Amino acid sequence: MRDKLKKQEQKRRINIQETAVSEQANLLPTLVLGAGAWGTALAMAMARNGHETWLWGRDKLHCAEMQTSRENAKYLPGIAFPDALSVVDDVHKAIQNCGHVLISVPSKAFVESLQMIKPVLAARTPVSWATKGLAPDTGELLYDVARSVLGESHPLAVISGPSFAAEVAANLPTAFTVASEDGDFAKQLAGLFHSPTLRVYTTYDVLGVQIGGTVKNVLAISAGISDGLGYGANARAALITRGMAEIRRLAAALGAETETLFGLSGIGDLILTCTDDQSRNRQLGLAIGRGLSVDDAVKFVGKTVEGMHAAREVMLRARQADIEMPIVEQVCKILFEGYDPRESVQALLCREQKAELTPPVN
Ligand SMILES: NC(=O)C1=CN([C@@H]2O[C@H](COP(=O)(O)OP(=O)(O)OC[C@H]3O[C@@H](n4cnc5c(N)ncnc54)[C@H](OP(=O)(O)O)[C@@H]3O)[C@@H](O)[C@H]2O)C=CC1
Ligand SMILES: O=C(CO)COP(=O)(O)O
Repeated sequence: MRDKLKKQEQKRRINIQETAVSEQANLLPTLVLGAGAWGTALAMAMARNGHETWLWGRDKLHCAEMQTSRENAKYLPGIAFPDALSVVDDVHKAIQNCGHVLISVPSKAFVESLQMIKPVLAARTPVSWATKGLAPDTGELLYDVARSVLGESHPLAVISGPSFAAEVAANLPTAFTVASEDGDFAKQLAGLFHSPTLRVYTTYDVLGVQIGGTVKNVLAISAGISDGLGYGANARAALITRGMAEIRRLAAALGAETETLFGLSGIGDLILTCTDDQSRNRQLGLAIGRGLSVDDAVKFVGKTVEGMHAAREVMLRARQADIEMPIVEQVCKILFEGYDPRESVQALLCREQKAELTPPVN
């Protein structure tokens, strides 16, 4: 009985602390690290809701230009910053004084960003990120990377879902997901964005949300390649559907909730990125399918293409989990082993005949 009461008291204290963190997140400004397309669009969305938001970019000249023009002409030209958005130059001071840090840099710069904030970040300040990908080389999930760099005391959250930066910045209707093991923080963070044009859902399944957001970028490259080759709508639909089966297999092997994959951060983002030409991953695939070499296609797109980085790491995780991901495997062969895209499609089509569903065994 005493133990039970002690546990209840501990739980009550944790809840009080969490409420204090969450209130802090609401009252104090959010610092967004990464003044690219997505960091800026998310900063604008919070600031439009009246939440004081600080935006920091690594390029001093770019920041000075944004301060003067009150827009991010490099990534989101022609969309004026809301009043509650300021561009900051002293990142260390901003880290110390903010109520929440949101990281929005490419996955290759994720660890670097955590290492930058760690020495200055106040205890228990929540950290979220909108980066989609895995840690380079190791294939670790960014959540695990963040935990190992920052330790246990900071509430963490992942932002993901079908959301092109330009459309969010233009205030077009959008829905995405915030995932955190800390339910209070997930709610608070969702509340910073939620508006009549932006619906933000919460979940605890950080694993499923990260897997969906990572693998869909590799699959968008495959859909782009197929469309670039002129293979048509049937082939695209097949790639999306069988790609979804690959996401499900990896997610199940790593312990994610299947339900998550049918949500915004799973099928939602997969459809968006595989079908719309705003996707930089799809653009890369289109360029390759139309005949450019991988190097020339990368130069042609000239922007962040996360699937290019994630493909190898996803394959590594698939091998470790002993599961098949044939589409991801062919994308890797095209990107890194010089395979002809037509041969890769043939290799996919010539795989042994399979059942989509087998009857349950009684
Ligand atoms: N754009 C979108 O619609 C969406 C993007 N995402 C994800 O968000 C992440 C960021 O993408 P996005 O904003 O589009 O990319 P962009 O290419 O538009 O911007 C990347 C930003 O990160 C900065 N950056 C790059 N390397 C570093 C570094 N080492 N340290 C600090 N900053 C760095 C860049 O600075 P500089 O300008 O100086 O190069 C730039 O400001 C990606 O993981 C992407 O998948 C998720 C959902 C939607
Ligand atoms: O993740 C995105 C939309 O949800 C952006 O996709 P791209 O990185 O392919 O442009």
